[in-house]
Amino acid sequence: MEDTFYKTLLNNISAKKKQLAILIDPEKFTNAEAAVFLKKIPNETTHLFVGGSTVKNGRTNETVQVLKAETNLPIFLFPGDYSHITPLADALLFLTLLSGRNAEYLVGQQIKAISKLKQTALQIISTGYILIDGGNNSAVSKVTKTEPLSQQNIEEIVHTALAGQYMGAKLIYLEAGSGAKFPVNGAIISRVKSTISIPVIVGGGIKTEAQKQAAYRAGADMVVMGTAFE
Ligand SMILES: CC(C)=CCC/C(C)=C/CC/C(C)=C/CC/C(C)=C/COP(=O)(O)OP(=O)(O)O
Ligand SMILES: O=P(O)(O)OC[C@@H](O)CO
Ligand SMILES: [Mg+2]
Repeated sequence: MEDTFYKTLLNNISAKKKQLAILIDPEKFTNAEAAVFLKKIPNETTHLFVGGSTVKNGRTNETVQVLKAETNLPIFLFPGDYSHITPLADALLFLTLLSGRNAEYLVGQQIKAISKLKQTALQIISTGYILIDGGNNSAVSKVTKTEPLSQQNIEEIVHTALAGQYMGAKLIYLEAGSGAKFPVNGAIISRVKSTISIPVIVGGGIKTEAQKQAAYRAGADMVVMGTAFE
């Protein structure tokens, strides 16, 4: 399978180019405003992520279709459920929720996704997804019926990330939850980054330029911002 989008991501890291993904939640996105939306996101945006925990039938497909007509930015699916998969995107973050112990989100959803993937050319990127406490009850926690890891327990987070790498993940995503009160702290990001050898994505509760820069300085290879642009 082709993996040009993953290779570009690695090349950007080698070139010390920090990456910024803007998350678009189809539930909060108005099709008619796509062009306006794309004008107000930062110039340094490298990726669009499309996803949400509770997106209804067909909305993801429609959103990707509208965005594709307006931009050449790569579109990565960031699905809360296998039913969100659409062939119109470029790549799929093939998530497994490593912080939880709900088998449905560790492996069940992934198996259900396969019949849909057979009909697509999506580039599949195995992603160890780690939900970390961001100070409020996240939609991911509600939907998956799992608890986030505490920011106090850095060792558990680091071990979870390395286990993900050893299990074959190509990316680790440290997630504080959309709209988190506080993002994943820099100490966690830097410990994870210095322990693993795959790229680190950080998202959840990053609203300001200062918070974004702090995540990069700590070692995030890619920052995800959603709520700040909704
Ligand atoms: C089919 C595959 C490979 C994966 C889908 C199933 C899995 C394992 C999902 C992981 C857990 C999950 C529910 C992730 C959702 C991630 C996401 C898109 C979060 C965006 O934020 P929202 O959860 O929409 O928050 P708001 O409700 O605040 O908008
Ligand atoms: O909406 P925000 O808080 O920016 O979070 C982005 C993303 O990491 C959520 O899954
Ligand atoms: Mg959302």
